[in-house]
Amino acid sequence: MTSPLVVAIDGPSGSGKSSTSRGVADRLGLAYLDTGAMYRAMTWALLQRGVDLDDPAAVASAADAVRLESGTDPLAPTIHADGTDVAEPIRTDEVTGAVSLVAAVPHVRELLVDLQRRAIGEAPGGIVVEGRDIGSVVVPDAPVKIYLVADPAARAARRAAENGGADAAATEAALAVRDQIDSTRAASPLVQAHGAVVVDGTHLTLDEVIDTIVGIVDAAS
Ligand SMILES: Nc1ncnc2c1ncn2[C@@H]1O[C@H](COP(=O)(O)OP(=O)(O)O)[C@@H](O)[C@H]1O
Ligand SMILES: Nc1ccn([C@H]2C[C@H](O)[C@@H](COP(=O)(O)OP(=O)(O)O)O2)c(=O)n1
Repeated sequence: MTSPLVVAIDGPSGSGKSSTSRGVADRLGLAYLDTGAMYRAMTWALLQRGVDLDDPAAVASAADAVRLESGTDPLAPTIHADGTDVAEPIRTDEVTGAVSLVAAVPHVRELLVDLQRRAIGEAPGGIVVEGRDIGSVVVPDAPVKIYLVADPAARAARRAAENGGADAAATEAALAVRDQIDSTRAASPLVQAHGAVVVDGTHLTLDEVIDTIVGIVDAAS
């Protein structure tokens, strides 16, 4: 591989993309970009501005003024919106419940895909990028594409544990709603990209998933 290595990791919510991507980037000495955090940060900024998120035209016009910055160190990734560190507020239920609406607006996706491609261009040593449309839209020619999945019950149990033991059944129902919106929207729905390798992490530990993906990257190099 001559051009900088890009590893695209897509998959549904809670499949392990963030933890796995950080681990793979750390092991391989690559940068790391969490595109879900960018959609969340955009959602946070629009909520701060009081924009009606049910109005796609209002979302599209307000989005132009939002300034997002992503730090790509896999051991200490950062996300700022309009100069504010939003790493914590983007994980609230309010943002989580609203982000799919914002991510469905084509102009928001244009803005963020442009920022994502710029971040990839600024990582000459290579980068792991995770999201929903990385292998299908953002970097369709990425030399390594992974579609990371896990059973809905496993994903919900992990998310519930992460949220201090939240109710697993309610978490699974909320994940199902978000999966449905993310995979059926018109603009860049979640799909298994052409050429992506499916990795099912349901019965694997995090380290085993990282090992599997590092093995796929090594085989492609
Ligand atoms: N293979 C795995 N086994 C057990 N827990 C995992 C595994 N992969 C991820 N997790 C845990 O599941 C939760 C969700 O993972 P995360 O990486 O945030 O998923 P995503 O980015 O796909 O939403 C985290 O608490 C993470 O530590
Ligand atoms: N490239 C991306 C990344 C995320 N999104 C959407 C899909 C999700 O509903 C939100 C938040 O993504 P995020 O990866 O943070 O979600 P989870 O941590 O998996 O719950 O953004 C997207 O549409 N395209």
